[in-house]
Amino acid sequence: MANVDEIPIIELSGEVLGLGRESEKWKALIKKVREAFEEYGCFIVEYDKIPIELQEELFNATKMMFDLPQERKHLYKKPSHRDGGYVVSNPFVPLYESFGVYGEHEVRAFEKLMWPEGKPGFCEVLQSVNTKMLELNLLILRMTFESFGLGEYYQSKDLDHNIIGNLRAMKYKVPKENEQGIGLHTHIDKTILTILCQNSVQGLEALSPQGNWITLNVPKGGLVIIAGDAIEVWSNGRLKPLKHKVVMSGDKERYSCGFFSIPNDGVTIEVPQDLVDKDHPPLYRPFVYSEYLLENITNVNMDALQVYAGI
Ligand SMILES: O=C(O)CCC(=O)C(=O)O
Ligand SMILES: [Fe+2]
Repeated sequence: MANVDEIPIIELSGEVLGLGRESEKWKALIKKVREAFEEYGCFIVEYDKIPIELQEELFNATKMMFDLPQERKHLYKKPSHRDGGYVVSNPFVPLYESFGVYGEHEVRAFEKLMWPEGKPGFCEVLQSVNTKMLELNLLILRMTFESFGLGEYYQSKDLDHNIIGNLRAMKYKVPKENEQGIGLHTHIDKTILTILCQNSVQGLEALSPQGNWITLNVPKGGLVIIAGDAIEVWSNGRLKPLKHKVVMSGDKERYSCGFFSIPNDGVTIEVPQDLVDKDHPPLYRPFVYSEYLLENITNVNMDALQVYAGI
């Protein structure tokens, strides 16, 4: 097991959003982001626009969701072909339980279904986190593209307006004495990027591209940024999606919340021409991401993308 301190921590203040693209600070930051993705497939950010207080409000809201009676939770069905709805623990992941809620409309519908009498403040917290997570996601994605000299490509595809995200709240029970601590098995995310926040209970483990399992020690308020498989296509294989899992130990429940970004329905993704030359042939054919998800959402094989769109 590698040293827990290895995963880089990058400080991002809201001020970064306004930095000039030619400023030394911006250039240094995008270099850090690129290097972290290359070496670890993930990194931690400290971001003042999603402060600890907002994260605490989020965890209070998600606790209320999980504390609902079981029959009520089951009323919340998967809303579309995408990941979502209420997922109850099962023999494959006995400690895990989650709610995936999409977009503004759905948060309101969710509140109505779970608390017909209303739950003051609930929607506002989820909306606020959703909006800020999307903003952070777009910032990091733009930094990643710019680190490859693809700032114009990012603009030309209008990615700021072609990406959506799903907020998922997760709870992991404490394993019983004779039970294994697996919270989530090793997987990669079928996302562009995943942003995770967690309560104080650690458990996330990452497999670095060099093949070392690293136990993350996320500082309070820190957000974990994980490369999903769309990043591999857009970087023509220079960046890899992170293999990761959750392992539970100790005697406290773990709560985490993830923002999972994907291209909008119908958007085609492709290898940028600037990353293709005779030493780097294109590794993927262009494809509509939502169609890939439609066919593969329940596919747990880690070569799903390769099989679907690999050349
Ligand atoms: O709970 C976590 O920290 C990780 C969750 C995760 O990897 C996932 O939902 O894809
Ligand atoms: Fe994941």
